[in-house]
Amino acid sequence: MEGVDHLAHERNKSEFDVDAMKIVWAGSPHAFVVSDRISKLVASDPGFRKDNRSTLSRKELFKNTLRKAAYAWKTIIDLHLSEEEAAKLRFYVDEPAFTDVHWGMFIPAIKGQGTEEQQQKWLPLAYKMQIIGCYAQTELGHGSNVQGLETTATFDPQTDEFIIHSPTLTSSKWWPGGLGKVATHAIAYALLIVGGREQGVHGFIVQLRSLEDHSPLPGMTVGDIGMKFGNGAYNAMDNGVLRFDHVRIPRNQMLMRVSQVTCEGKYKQSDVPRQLVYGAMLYVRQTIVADASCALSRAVCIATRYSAVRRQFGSQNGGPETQVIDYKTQQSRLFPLLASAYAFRFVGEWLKWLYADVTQRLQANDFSTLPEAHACTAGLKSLTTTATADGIEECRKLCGGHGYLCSSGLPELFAVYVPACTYEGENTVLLLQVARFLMKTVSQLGSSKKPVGTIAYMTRVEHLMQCRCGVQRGFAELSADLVEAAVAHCQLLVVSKFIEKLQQEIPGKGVKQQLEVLCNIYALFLLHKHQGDFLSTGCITPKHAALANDELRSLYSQVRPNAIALVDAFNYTDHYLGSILGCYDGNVYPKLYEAAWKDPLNESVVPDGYHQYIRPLLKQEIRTARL
Ligand SMILES: CCCCCCCC/C=C\CCCCCC(=O)SCCNC(=O)CCNC(=O)[C@H](O)C(C)(C)COP(=O)(O)OP(=O)(O)OC[C@H]1O[C@@H](n2cnc3c(N)ncnc32)[C@H](O)[C@@H]1OP(=O)(O)O
Ligand SMILES: Cc1cc2nc3c(=O)[nH]c(=O)nc-3n(C[C@H](O)[C@H](O)[C@H](O)COP(=O)(O)OP(=O)(O)OC[C@H]3O[C@@H](n4cnc5c(N)ncnc54)[C@H](O)[C@@H]3O)c2cc1C
Repeated sequence: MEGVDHLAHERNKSEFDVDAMKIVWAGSPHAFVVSDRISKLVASDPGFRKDNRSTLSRKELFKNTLRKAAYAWKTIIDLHLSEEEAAKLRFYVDEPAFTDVHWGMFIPAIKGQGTEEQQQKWLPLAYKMQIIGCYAQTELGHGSNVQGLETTATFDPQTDEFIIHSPTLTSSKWWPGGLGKVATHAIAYALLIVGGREQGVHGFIVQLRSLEDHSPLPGMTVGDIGMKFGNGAYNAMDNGVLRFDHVRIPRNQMLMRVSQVTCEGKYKQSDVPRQLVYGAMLYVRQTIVADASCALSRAVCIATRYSAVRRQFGSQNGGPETQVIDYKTQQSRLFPLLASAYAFRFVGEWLKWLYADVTQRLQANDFSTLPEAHACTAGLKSLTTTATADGIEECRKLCGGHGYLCSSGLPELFAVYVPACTYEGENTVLLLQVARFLMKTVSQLGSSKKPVGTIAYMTRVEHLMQCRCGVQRGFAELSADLVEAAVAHCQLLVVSKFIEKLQQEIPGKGVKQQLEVLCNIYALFLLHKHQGDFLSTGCITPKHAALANDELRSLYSQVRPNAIALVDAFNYTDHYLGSILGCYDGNVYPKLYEAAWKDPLNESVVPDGYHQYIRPLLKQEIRTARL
């Protein structure tokens, strides 16, 4: 029945203060208040409805996304929302759209690679959305290999301009979000050519469309690249294709914080690492780790609540069947994902601090922690997105057949999430960057440069020193193994940041104890999953492995009575979850049944096509082909 909490008996089992855990998950009391208020504002406004998305055509979906983006912007202005509240509103609207790239990439790129003057000119326009930006780096022929990009930016000293050109088909910009139909401007990455000399890839602000009638400017061929994976919400994003035909832009539209071109045509590399050109990617990768904890927690919330509702087998003397959450197999699949959601939340908090710290240091021209920041953002982005994509699929499977319904929310969550393993750095390519960082650390062992920070533990691997010779040859040959070492390094990071979180003051009855259980589940699940490596390297004995397994089972039993409360702590509205299986009151079956009849296919009892195709079949009116 409506209004009845079918999960009340589960919530009554909780052994900790859920409201206190909500604050831990949100990050602070202030963050909780903002998040709670904005999520309820979005959930209560019919202008942000999203339950009809799966019935829309791509053009209807896209137009509806534009409407929502405009409505969200009007809401932000009308309610005088702060930047923090506006970001939360965009998050809870939960629709991939051009605004994600405008706010998440275009603006950070100008802030990180633009001069003060360029920031003063372009940021006010972007903040007021008087221009809409995209991040046009990837091309048809190159995405991972940024230095392989073919778009050219040739300086013309006669006119003090750059000529932006797409010399080959493979140099066509391809994939940038927002580019296809909406963006008026791009940060376009191109191979800089000055005085006939190539100077590597740099960023340029290029206007793409008229601010009067939105028509593409002369020399621009631009459009959408077409439908993407599934018919999920990511098709609301106009990932685009763009070709430049000798487009001229003023010299002051090259982002010149990292390097400059003078009006005389002199190329000047300032004394900052050229990698600052990649700065926007560092920023986005750290936000993607926080996104992973959100996406995984959504899937785990749905699967946990449904696992407590679903009963299958196990009836004793006509009594109720067993809740599937009580099966040890269900627990061994679900609870490590619950622990991972919390683990990624805390490592994401730390990574946000690391990024802020390195940004502050860069402003003082201190580049000492940039390599570590790159390795951490690259590695954790790779690790958390792979685990989250796999985790969302596992949560679908944990929900049996109903997990495959769009009304479960899981197919769309999966379809929208999985490109995170590819965009902002393909996950294996990024792990190779971590491996390169680790091997560089090994090569420096024994020197005066001692490993510090997240690699301090490597002082204990002096014995690796003998493999210093032939590092380059070894690297390529052993890259698959080195990628595994990179994953292990990142897993150590996640576990150590969870442990550091537990060393902080954490208020609330039973809250720290619950987090300790989840931390131990995360760590022991990894040990169990990779016990072959731990055993073969002598790090543990078979007895240790057996003890870990026993302890895991015990830990699952400790989580079981608190599982519903632990996912309630995410404080997600039913609107944001978008899932009948994960609805707060657990009243699943009536909602599933009711939702079925809303499908357009049920608008008529006799389906379109019956009289044309089925009736002739049934009435043998179709001449059977001679066999
Ligand atoms: C439901 C959930 C929410 C859903 C939300 C939906 C909406 C989402 C909307 C938007 C999000 C999607 C946005 C996606 C945007 C994009 O994809 S933008 C394009 C991203 N592209 C990439 O990431 C390209 C990856 N490739 C690279 O980064 C580089 O090519 C490379 C690092 C792989 C290689 O760089 P290269 O210049 O060739 O140099 P190397 O020789 O490898 O390295 C040279 C040294 O530079 C160091 N380094 C490399 N990168 C960085 C960096 N970023 N920062 C600092 N340092 C860096 C590297 O370690 C080397 O140092 P050493 O010489 O000391 O070893
Ligand atoms: C949904 C989505 C949104 C996107 N949005 C944007 C955007 O807004 N702006 C933008 O500029 N780009 C965007 N991209 C593009 C994205 O950044 C690239 O697709 C991504 O960087 C991967 O590059 P690639 O496609 O060239 O993959 P590739 O590098 O071609 O990967 C193919 C395979 O090659 C392997 N590989 C590549 N190099 C190596 C190597 N050195 N060693 C070993 N293996 C290797 C990879 O591991 C992978 O298995 C988006 C992509 C998607 C899917």
